[in-house]
Amino acid sequence: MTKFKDLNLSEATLKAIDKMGFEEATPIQSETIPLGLTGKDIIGQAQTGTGKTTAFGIPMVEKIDTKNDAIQGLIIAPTRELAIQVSEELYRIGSGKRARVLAVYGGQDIQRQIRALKQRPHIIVGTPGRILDHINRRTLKLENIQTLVLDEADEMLNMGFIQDIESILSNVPPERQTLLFSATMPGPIRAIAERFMKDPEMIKVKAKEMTVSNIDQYYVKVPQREKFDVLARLMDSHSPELAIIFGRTKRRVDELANALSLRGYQAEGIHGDLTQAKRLTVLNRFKAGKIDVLVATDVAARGLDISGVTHVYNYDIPQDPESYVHRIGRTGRAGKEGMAVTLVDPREMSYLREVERTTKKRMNPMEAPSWDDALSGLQQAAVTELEEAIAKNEWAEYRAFAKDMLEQYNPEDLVAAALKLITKEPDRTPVHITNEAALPQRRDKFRSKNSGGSRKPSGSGRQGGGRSYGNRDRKSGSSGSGGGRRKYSSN
Ligand SMILES: Nc1ncnc2c1ncn2[C@@H]1O[C@H](COP(=O)(O)OP(=O)(O)OP(=O)(O)O)[C@@H](O)[C@H]1O
Ligand SMILES: [Mg+2]
Repeated sequence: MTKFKDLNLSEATLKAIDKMGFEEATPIQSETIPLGLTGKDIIGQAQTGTGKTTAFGIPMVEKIDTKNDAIQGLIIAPTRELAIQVSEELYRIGSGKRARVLAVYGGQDIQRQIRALKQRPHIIVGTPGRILDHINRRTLKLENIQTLVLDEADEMLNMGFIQDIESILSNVPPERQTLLFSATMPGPIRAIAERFMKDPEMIKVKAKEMTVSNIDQYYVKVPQREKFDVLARLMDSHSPELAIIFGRTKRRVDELANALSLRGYQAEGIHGDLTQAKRLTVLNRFKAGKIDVLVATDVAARGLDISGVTHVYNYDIPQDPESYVHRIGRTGRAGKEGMAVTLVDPREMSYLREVERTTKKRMNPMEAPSWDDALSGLQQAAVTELEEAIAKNEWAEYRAFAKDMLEQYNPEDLVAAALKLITKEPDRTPVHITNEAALPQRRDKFRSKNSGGSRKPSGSGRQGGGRSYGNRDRKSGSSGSGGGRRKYSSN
């Protein structure tokens, strides 16, 4: 294991890393940082939650000259939430050197961003649409960029984004260093990536499987009309601390969030049709534990780092294996344990097998829990709650009542009644979830070996990516981001 202090970093950066609480570098960090410091272009691939942000963040920050007021580093990320998160991490890494970092993303007041851009940031983290918007307004000058990062590079070079990325790249000096990172890098996308780079080095952290081993992966075979009850019973029997449920479409997400609330779960939905303010509020409420279930489209699948997410449920199997990898990677981060459960319609089993082929990891079949299983999960949760309350030792004022009651009743009856009161018993309130058509049968023989999905990346395309249900940054730019590129984006 490499210590950060053995990586030849400046005192200022070492101090910042120390403040972040990191001691040892993760494998992607110990491989990327020394090479990144030499100025080489890098394609970095490592599993979800293994610290890729710091891996590209340190070389970028180390190269910033804080005496120079020009923007020297640019990081592009596919979603607004991710841009904010990455900017916060860069701010922390750069705090020792006092590097100024600014996030620019759609849905936020552009005048406010223009004023912030005048404060001479050194590093910009943004979404493609809004970056382009600023370039076109000449409020963002990129001629002094030395380091450029595409976080979630495969997603950004996928059709639907490639033109925006190309336009941004044409405004950045060709001598720059380019760093591309993702947990997934399908071969054809990597080929596109290399067009934008100079003799890039591929750093792929060796791992047998594409997903991290500390996520237990299961699937439940269940027909669509039974999915919701099965989901509810799964959650009841697992008692997740924080759970993310992924749905295929925006309508699905709205319906699931409503249905879960009806049944008494603290759940809210997030997708691209919500205002930016609402998206951030929901996410912050989830991070703070004010809601414990986040229902999301793929807009929340990539890069988001929320501690305490113990469970990920795929209400529907994702269409691409890559999407699966990123979704379940919202749990099991930074060495923590996690559980991922995918509900799969029997007609869509071929997609599950394709996911397994890509990740090189088999999912374990799981039986749908019964109502009894759900009840015992909830009872266990009540016992835990009671135990935690005992440990808290804040019940002195209740003691006199306890004593009285113990004189009147048998202790077992007493505790059982109290537990029944605390237990949130399985709720069967009827709910409505619209049926959605099953995915088309896979036609494996027509597909290229590495693409891992039905999309065909190409440098030319306005013709729509044939996937992707979440909204990325479509609303952010008034220019340079024409609508209608994504087949399902109106869902
Ligand atoms: N060296 C380290 N030691 C301990 N924790 C770390 C270290 N580096 C990063 N982390 C923490 O690990 C978590 C995951 O990091 P990060 O979000 O960069 O992962 P990632 O590889 O980019 O994942 P994804 O593919 O999902 O984007 C973060 O909470 C981060 O603070
Ligand atoms: Mg990341």
